[in-house]
Amino acid sequence: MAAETEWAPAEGALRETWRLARGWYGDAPLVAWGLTAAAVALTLTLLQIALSYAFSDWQRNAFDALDQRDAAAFQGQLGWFVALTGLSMAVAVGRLCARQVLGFLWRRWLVLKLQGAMLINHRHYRMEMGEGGVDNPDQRIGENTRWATIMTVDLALGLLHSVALFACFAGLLWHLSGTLAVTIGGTTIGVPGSMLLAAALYSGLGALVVWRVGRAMPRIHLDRNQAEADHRFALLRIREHAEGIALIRGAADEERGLARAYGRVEGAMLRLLRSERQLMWLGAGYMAVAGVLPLLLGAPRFFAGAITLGVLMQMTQAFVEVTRALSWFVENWPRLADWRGHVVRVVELERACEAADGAAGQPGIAIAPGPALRLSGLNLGTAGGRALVLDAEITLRPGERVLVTGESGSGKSTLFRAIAGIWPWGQGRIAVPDRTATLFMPQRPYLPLGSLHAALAYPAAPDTFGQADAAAALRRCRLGALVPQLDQVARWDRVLSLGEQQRLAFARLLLHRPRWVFMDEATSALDEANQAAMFALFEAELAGAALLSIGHRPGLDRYHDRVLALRPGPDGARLEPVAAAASLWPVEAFRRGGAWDGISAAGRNPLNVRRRLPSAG
Ligand SMILES: Nc1ncnc2c1ncn2[C@@H]1O[C@H](COP(=O)(O)OP(=O)(O)OP(=O)(O)O)[C@@H](O)[C@H]1O
Repeated sequence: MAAETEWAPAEGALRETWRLARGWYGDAPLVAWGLTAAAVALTLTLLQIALSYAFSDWQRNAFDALDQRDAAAFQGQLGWFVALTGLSMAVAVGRLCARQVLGFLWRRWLVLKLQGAMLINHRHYRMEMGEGGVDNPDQRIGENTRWATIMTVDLALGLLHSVALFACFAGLLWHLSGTLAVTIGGTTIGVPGSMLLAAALYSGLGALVVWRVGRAMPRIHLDRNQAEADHRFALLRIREHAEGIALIRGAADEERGLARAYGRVEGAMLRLLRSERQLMWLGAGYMAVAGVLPLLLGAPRFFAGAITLGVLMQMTQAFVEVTRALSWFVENWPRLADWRGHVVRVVELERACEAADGAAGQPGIAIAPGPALRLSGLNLGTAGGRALVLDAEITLRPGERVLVTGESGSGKSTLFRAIAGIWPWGQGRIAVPDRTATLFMPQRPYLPLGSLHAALAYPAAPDTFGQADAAAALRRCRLGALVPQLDQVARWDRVLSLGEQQRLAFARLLLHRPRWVFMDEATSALDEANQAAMFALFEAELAGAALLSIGHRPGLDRYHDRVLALRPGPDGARLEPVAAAASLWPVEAFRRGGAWDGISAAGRNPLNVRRRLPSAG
């Protein structure tokens, strides 16, 4: 459980809120400033002030009419009341409308901006992989933005309304207070505006007490937010890994994990509820006393005949309004605490997105366009600083096929990620060929939600490729049975076996026809015959495409011109050219040696395995 800390300086929260708002005011100044002006105008209109005054006068006249038992005058006041109420309702709805549109459009801008900021430069991936990422970005964008924007608008306009209310009633209360004669040590002095002074003192005292009692609330709201997001994430993980959990019979453990996650939500909620109850005691007593205090303070003047009942009631109403205006902080403290939690989480995400690009000025991996793939002096490490790959050098020319092997954990996939430009932790240079003619194939292909046709065309739009081409590509990759389902929408990542998904990725390759292909164990789930059929594509439709593949499966070398191996060392793995037999698993080397199935080394150059072995097809 996080330690309870006090409310950070308001100035910090305001600066963070301004950080969220300023981009919008810069990006869409007409809409943003226009709406703000409309909302402020409706909050502070002269009409609003005039209405409040009119209500105040109405109250005075109505009570005076009652006091004088003047039924006709009282009925006249009722007519006024209906008119004033109608006008007041129209102003309230107009103000709500401006506030809603302001919050709605600001939130839309913020959500779209954060989504873009998270996806640009592969930041979403780096934030997941590296250190310094933030928890649950989905909740921050999906939920925290809602409250960070709408509550900011509500609170800011509420504050403005309080300022207007104060401006409206402070003068009236000052005027109605008269001068209070106070005798101290035999000397009598006149205190003007005593009721206004009493309202200010009362409100100040209330704010101080509320702050003392509720100062842990912002921290609790932050904890609650995080605990709720973690609980939801735990539920989501169970959905995503339903099969793995079911197969290993992990339901009981998952249930305990969920109970623990919800326990943290409950813990934060209980602390919050306790604080809210304490504040409710205070709040209820505070407003009750605010309604009676002016009567008690004004009663001596009323009994002395210095003021009428109407004046006393008007003074009471003015006192309540001034107190309410000055009590904005007291009334809104729980919401302020909640609001700050949402703002902090959104700003944290914004900062993490920026930080994901890496510290400026740090030597990193320089990626530049080139006619071929060329790695020069490439060192790779983890985000935490552990060295993985040292001084890697590879040149992959057009049409060439190179296999990179190496023992598990030696850094092969990290090399693949660095070439793809998504792994920033390292130094050195990478010259990459035209990215638009390049396709990367990870072990588990990404299949988006949608139709099979859309999964095939991804990342291009589904209509980029015709139905006939998509069907032909499926058939070529031994997935003809799926052709009738091309338009079917399903969770294809769950419906298809991993081997089928890998063949789907090859069908995708056939549609996109890249000139540069990078694979990371992209055939690991295929049987020999299917693997051979997939690599045969590079002898037919994809002839001329360069291929850099990663894998340590026996027999892969026969589809490549050269084999490189990552050999682990104390400072990281080094990339070295190897003879074909040395790149294979012992059993395969044994087989290739001729002792097993009679396949003997046919070529002279031990590094050129593709020429030496017959291509599978
Ligand atoms: N985000 C990360 N944070 C910390 N360590 C990481 C991260 N990603 C990878 N590693 C570590 O880097 C090392 C190399 O990982 P990599 O996935 O590149 O290995 P590999 O050679 O592809 O292994 P395999 O053949 O088993 O797939 C591993 O020890 C792994 O634990």
